[in-house]
Parts: sequence; structure tokens; C-alpha cells
Amino acid sequence: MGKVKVLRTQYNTRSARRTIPTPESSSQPDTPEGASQIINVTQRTVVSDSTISTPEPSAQESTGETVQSVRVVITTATATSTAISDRICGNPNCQTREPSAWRRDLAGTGWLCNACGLFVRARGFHRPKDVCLASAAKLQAMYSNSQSIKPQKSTKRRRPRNNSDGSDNDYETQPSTIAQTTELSRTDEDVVMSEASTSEPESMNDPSNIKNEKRPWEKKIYLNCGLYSVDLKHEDLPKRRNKGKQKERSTEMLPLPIQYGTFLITEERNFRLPWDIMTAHKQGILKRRPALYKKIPCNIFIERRRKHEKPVVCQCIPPSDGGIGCTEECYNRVMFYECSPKDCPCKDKCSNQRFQKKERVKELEVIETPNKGFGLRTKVPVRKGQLIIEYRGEVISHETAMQRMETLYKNRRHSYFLDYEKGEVLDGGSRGTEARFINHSCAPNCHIEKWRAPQGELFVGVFASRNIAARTELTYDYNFSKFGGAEEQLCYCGTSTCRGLMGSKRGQKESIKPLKKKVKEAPIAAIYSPLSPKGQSAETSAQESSKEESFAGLLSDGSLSPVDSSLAATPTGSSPSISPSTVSNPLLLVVDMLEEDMLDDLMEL
Ligand SMILES: C[S@@+](CC[C@H](N)C(=O)[O-])C[C@H]1O[C@@H](n2cnc3c(N)ncnc32)[C@H](O)[C@@H]1O
Repeated sequence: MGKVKVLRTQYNTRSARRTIPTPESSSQPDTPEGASQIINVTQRTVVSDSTISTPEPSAQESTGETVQSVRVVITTATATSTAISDRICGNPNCQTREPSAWRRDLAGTGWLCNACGLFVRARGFHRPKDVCLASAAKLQAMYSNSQSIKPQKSTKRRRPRNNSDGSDNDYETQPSTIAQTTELSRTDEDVVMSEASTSEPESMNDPSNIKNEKRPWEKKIYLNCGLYSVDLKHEDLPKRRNKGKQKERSTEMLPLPIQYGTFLITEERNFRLPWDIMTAHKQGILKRRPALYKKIPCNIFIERRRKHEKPVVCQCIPPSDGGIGCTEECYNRVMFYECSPKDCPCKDKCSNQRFQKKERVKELEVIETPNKGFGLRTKVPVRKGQLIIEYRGEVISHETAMQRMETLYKNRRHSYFLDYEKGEVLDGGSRGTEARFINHSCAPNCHIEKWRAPQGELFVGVFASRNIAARTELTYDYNFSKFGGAEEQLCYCGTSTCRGLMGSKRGQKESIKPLKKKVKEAPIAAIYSPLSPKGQSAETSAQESSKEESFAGLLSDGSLSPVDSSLAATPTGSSPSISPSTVSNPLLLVVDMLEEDMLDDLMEL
């Protein structure tokens, strides 16, 4: 085996790097400019026994020396334009000669294989030996059938060279012709580090140092409580690695998702409101919304089961002319019973199923009133006697209602209790319908009626007492009565017949001025028995109606005594408009947007 000398060349111009001499070009007497610079040799090196199949295109060939084997020694850091075939990875832990691509080292003077180049750029130190060996072993395994390790043809899109000679790129791919040439045995002794490499800190080259250090890329951040958990601990996040100057990581957050609000509120965590909302709040133009409540498709029985009685069947004759059945003369209608869709003789012509068929006014809107909190108004004209909306809620006993007032609704200004029947209360405070927003008036335009469902439970509905024009606030007479020794409440209905207190009975007109001194606007707790347009007590009528359940038609005395709605409501519900913190919090003010009709549809499904 003859000795071989390999030239390490230094190009003075970057453009020369691209012109890699071919055997033909180097042997030509009229050497082109690029090739002539190869002669400008700065170092000579002797390399080891690896046999090469193709002679290296070096200046030695022109001198007639036989090229047998190559041992590469990089001796200077100035060998920036080494011919690709002569390059060796500047990472002492790697020293590969056949990477898929070449990269500049950090100093920009030497070459690194693609993997080491990427690694050193990302981490700031050389790829450790174990990592290099592992990847080399992988390659070996892949190409174990072949004699030489063939570099993989990179499928990655190459970065376009931005000038004619491509000299600005620190990334250079290995030409496939050169890739097939040699397999070098590389040992530490074979390599003399370049100046640039040797000047690097110890820790960069000594993998044992790296092993002991905590590797930054191994530091993981676990989100143990969901995607948004980072929002709460953003200070702990590592600083981003920027190419140039290190930018301070912004502590600003993106707006929180709407569903995140519930979590923040229940956990009572602080959070910042968006600027526009805060500004609107400060200017007093932020539209207030009622506190959260859940819309329900039917009453919920908390302490007992729902009744399943046998329906009362009327004796109506189905209309032969295609008109509507169960009109004013229907026994069930007279008794405030709704007909059963299955059993009514009029079948689908029956007009006495308003609650069951949801024949109510759908164009209603919640409005804000000056002194009464929120209210409800109709957007369309309503005719007298029309069912406007059903008052739904949780059916609880009086005792439970008392307990709730002392606990759940303790700090609430408004109350949503309405008398159901036989010592039971309908609580619309947490779950109900928009009927819960209807305020009291001493001269109301609506009244409450209780109708019995075919299975025996009650429907409590708000009906129009007279024709109501569009955009009019709906009101009924609460007929307030004290509940558990609570304070009385001032009435702000503003009518000429106002009795001064919501608790006063009809005919008892109170003078508001002296009352204002003694009456607190604190939470109140009272049962009221709303009056029918005729002024009948609903309690009596409810009892009557229960007595009359056994009757399938007229009353025993033949009279048509209507079962008036007499309910008890105790305003205790929360008014979000009262608390500024509540008002400023849009997340808290989000009302369940599900329309009642959608709930009804769901129920029907
Ligand atoms: C069933 S809630 C009505 C809706 C309530 N305004 C709201 O904002 O949720 C009953 C409560 O409304 C208030 N309210 C209703 N009518 C009132 C009136 N005429 N004067 C003063 N407050 C009234 C009382 O606080 C009462 O407890």
C-alpha cells in the first residue's frame, strides 16, 4: 500500500467552492479559475488505509502518485472551502464523511454533517458520542447488506441558494458521485481537530460532561390539567430560543375560551377582562344580563315522584265540520283540566291542550327595569286569555324553601318562589323559564292560572288578563304574604293604584314615604297568592280543584268555579345587576342560550 497525500485546499473566494474539480478538469493543462485554486494548497495530510475505488481528484494525480488510501486530517480552521470529497464532520464525536448534507459549524469556518450541524445549532454544543454512535449503528443496520454505507438521498426540499454561487448557505448536499466512493474507518487518533474545534469549551466535546448535565431537550412540560393549564403558570415556561436577541416572553394571554369562565368562577381565580369590556363597564354602557339559571322543559320534583294518574276524559263530540274541538263547553276546560292527547274524543282537533302543545307566546324578551331588576315583555300583541308562558321550576316543600332561603338564596335580592299546591312551592330561582322574570304590579296585565295535566300534576301558566300591546312589560299581582317572618318589600310598579308594598292585599293602600324608612330592601321571603282577574284566592281554588279531581265534568252544584292560580312567590333570586363585580364579568353573565322551544323539542325526542 502506497502512501497517499491528500490536499487540504483553501479558497480565497467563495465562488471557488462551488467548482469542485473533476479528474478531467484537474488534469487539463488550461485549468479553469476554480480548479487553479486547488493548487493553492495550505496543508497536506496523510490518511489511513481505507481503500477507495475512485481516485480522488487531487493535484497529486497530476504528479503521477498512486492514490490507494486516505486518512483525513483537518489541521486548520481556515479550510473553509474544502472539497466535498475531503470533508469530515467537525464534531469529534462523529467525524462522518458521508452525510446526506453538509452544514457550516458555528464559527462558519468548518463543516459539520447535517445531523451534527442541526444539533449544535439547536443545543449549542456538539452531538454526544453515544447519540452519534447510535445513529451510525442505525445506518449500519440499514445498509448491512452493502459493503459501503450509502448515504440516503435526502427527500427534504433543499433550501434555494440565494445567489449564483450559493456561498451564503451553510448547508450543502453531498453529490451522489462522491457519496459512493469510500468507507473510512475513523478513530479519535486519526483526527487532529481544527483550531476552531479545539477552541470550543470542554463541555461541548466531552459527552461525559453532557451526560451528567440535565439536558434541556429532555425537560418536558406536562399539562396535567388540560390544554389551558399553561395560562395559569406561564411564568414557568422556558424562554424561547431566538436567533438574534433574546426576546422577553410576553405574559399576555389570548382571550380565554368561554367555557373556561365557569372554571375560573367556581375556583374563584383572578383573571383579567378584555379591555373593551372593561371600558364599556367603566362608561356604564355594558349591557347587563341576568344571573345564570337553567332552562327546563318541565317541572322537576325534588322530594317526591311525579304523579301518574288516570287522565280525566271529557265528553265532547268531535267537530264534524273540521273545526276545533273541546271549546268553552268542554268539561275538562271548565274544570281547568287539560285533555289527554291519547284519550280525548276530539283527538287532534282538541283545543284544550295548550300547555302540552306549547301554545304560548314565543316572542318574549328579558328587559332591565329601573327599580325592579329584570322584567319580561312581549314583542308582539297578545290577546286576552292567551297563555303567555309556563312558570316552571323545582317543586319543593315549604320547609325546603325555607332552608333554601337561609342558605342558597341568602344573599339574593329577588325571590322566585311560587305556591304550587298543598304546601309545595315552585322554585324558579335556579331552574325555570323566563316567566321567573315577570314582575309584580298592583294593576297587572296578566294573571296566573293553574291547570291540571292529564297525569295529575299542575301546569302553572301566565295568562293575559287583557289585550296587551307589543313591547309592553308583563306583570301580575304577586298578592304577597310574609314567609318566615321576612321583611316586606317596597313596590315600584309605578301604577296609580300602587299599594306601596308588594305584600299588601288589594284595597290596603300604604303610604310609601313612611314605609321607606322602616322597610329594608334586604332579602325578603314571602309567599304570595296571586289573584285571578276576579280576585279569587287561588289556595281555595287549588283545594277545590283537588277535590274535584274525582269529577269527570261539572261541579257537584253545577257551577263553573274556575281554579284560580294562587301561588306563592318569594323574591329571592339573584340580581346580577346589583353586584358590580358580577356585571363586569361577562363570563358570569352568560345565560344559557338554549331557547325553551329547543328544550321542548328535546323533550319530545
Ligand atoms: C320573580 S322575581 C322577578 C324578576 C326579578 N325582577 C329579576 O330581576 O330577576 C321577583 C322579584 O322582583 C322584584 N320585584 C318584582 N316586582 C317588583 C315591584 N313591583 N317592585 C319592586 N320590586 C319588584 C322583587 O325583588 C321580587 O322579589
